[in-house]
Amino acid sequence: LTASIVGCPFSGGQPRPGVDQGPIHLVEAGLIEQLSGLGWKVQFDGHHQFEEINAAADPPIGKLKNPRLVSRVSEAVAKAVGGHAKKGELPVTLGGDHSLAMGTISGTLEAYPEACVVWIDAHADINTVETTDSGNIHGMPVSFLLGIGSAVPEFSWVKPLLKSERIVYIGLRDVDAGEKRILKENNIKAFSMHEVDKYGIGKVVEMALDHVNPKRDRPIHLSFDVDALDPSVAPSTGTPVRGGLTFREGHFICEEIWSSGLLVALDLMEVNPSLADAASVQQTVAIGCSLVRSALGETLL
Ligand SMILES: N[C@@H](CC/C=C/[B-](O)(O)O)C(=O)O
Ligand SMILES: [Mn+2]
Ligand SMILES: [Mn+2]
Ligand SMILES: [Mn+2]
Repeated sequence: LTASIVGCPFSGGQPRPGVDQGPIHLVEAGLIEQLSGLGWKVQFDGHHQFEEINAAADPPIGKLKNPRLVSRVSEAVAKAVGGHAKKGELPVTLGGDHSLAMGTISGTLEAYPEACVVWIDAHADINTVETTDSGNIHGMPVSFLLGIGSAVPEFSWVKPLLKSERIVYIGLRDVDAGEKRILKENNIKAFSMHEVDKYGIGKVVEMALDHVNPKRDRPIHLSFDVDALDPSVAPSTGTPVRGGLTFREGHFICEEIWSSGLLVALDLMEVNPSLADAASVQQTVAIGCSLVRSALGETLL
């Protein structure tokens, strides 16, 4: 089994510097050796180099910030992830901000048209051109993947390959008004922290998979935004929100998805190693590595 590390030093989907350093810190913390230790053949041909576009050449489109840069980077990521997936490798994309998921999930769906998406996040990341307040495209990737909201020519490469019944959320607790409307209108299944409290993480993961993968016969793309975890657990991230998943709840999701035997692609996003003191950064990077290991088969016994 080959895991292909897709290191994406990219921060253009959001305003806080540093998240582009996430992949470097995860690899430097020994992630590759850790995965080899689990028996994986690990491919890593260096972090992607995304050349900048100077601001003058990339003015906002409506509210959208860095649109041409975000589009071009995600398109490159789609090709990389799709290429690895088509060769039967398991792409492990290290972010970088969550706008990259426009690329990773496009790549996965090219290779596995029947794949479903399990999105772990405090946020729904489903704002459209019409509903976004911030214009930060890391809050929008799911709308592009679904093909909802008015089209933006610069993003015409993104095909609406994702169906709303093939995505499920766990961990939501900071969803914009417009996003709440979109989730309802599109009947998108979402397990917020309320449901996690009410049913427990075990039942929530079971219900989530029952929704998107009832016969457990569909490939799974797991897109994990570390801000789904409580800030006390993963402090060094750009949009922290209190009342998140515990260390164990986060790991349980990864362990359970692995044990389904259906994982075909993983994103570990929004580790920003520049937002906290050294100990908190180290803690966040370490949990990032730990979640990847759990998603790739590390067990407690
Ligand atoms: N909903 C907010 C926050 C977006 C958060 C994105 B993240 O989940 O990728 O961190 C926005 O649209 O700006
Ligand atoms: Mn490869
Ligand atoms: Mn996100
Ligand atoms: Mn988030």
